[in-house]
Amino acid sequence: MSGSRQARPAEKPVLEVRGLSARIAGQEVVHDVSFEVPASGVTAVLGRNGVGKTSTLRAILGLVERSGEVLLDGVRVDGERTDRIVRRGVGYVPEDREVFAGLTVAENLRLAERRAGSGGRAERSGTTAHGTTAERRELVDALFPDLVKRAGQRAGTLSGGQQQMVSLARALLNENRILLVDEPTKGLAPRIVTEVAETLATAAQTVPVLLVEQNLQVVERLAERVVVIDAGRVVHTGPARELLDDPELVQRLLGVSAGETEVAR
Ligand SMILES: Nc1ncnc2c1ncn2[C@@H]1O[C@H](COP(=O)(O)OP(=O)(O)OP(=O)(O)O)[C@@H](O)[C@H]1O
Repeated sequence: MSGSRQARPAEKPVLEVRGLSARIAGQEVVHDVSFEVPASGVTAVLGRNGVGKTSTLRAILGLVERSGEVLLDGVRVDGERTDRIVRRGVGYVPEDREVFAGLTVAENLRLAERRAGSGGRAERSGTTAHGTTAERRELVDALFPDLVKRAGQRAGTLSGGQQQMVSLARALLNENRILLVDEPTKGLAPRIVTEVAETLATAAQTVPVLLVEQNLQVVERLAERVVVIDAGRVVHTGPARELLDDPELVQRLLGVSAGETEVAR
């Protein structure tokens, strides 16, 4: 078919981060970080505990004090407020899931939908590169049948894995140019980790994902590319395969020995 991946114009990165630094409580925790996220697939951000992965995502969103450049589809957004960046199509699934515990699953999802017309150009026309609002809802229902069944259940009574699904579903209900997903498998049982990874793999076919992930099996399943951070700096970027096939490099960059699959959380 003419619409194959190769036929697309040369992929421009959806997100470019150039010389990004972030400060928290007066201390610089991300130093001069630069990397690109291609317009398809999953790019994983890896690194030991506390090296600045979450802060990098938060700096991209303008949630922490930052300097440097962030470009979305080639347009600088680092001077913009977080709400504006989000409306341009940067979806965020934070580490702590942030569901509204007292609301039902259906209410959580309804609240998350950015109103058509309040968003970017494509959103105003009602149809986007990732479908209409109705098509996105259909995708979410297909991806999360368990949430459809539990529509009336209060989100606070869901398991960790189910709450993660609510959080992902909320992000997928909106038109996004990119999803920033922070440690979606943290604290989940192995079987649920696999389930979340499979769901993300399907979601990533519709939207590029920048994923912070400590489980290297999940990285192997999902990511084409990796960005490794150490002490707030990028120390390695490249194909995921290249890193994962090199136990010595994995040990040196992530402190993970042969046979282990988790970077220290
Ligand atoms: N609210 C805060 N107040 C003070 N220091 C903070 C705060 N949030 C993060 N930091 C510090 O910033 C640094 C980077 O933290 P960050 O959470 O970005 O790392 P991380 O790589 O995502 O870690 P983890 O893998 O443990 O989630 C750490 O040294 C952390 O202690």
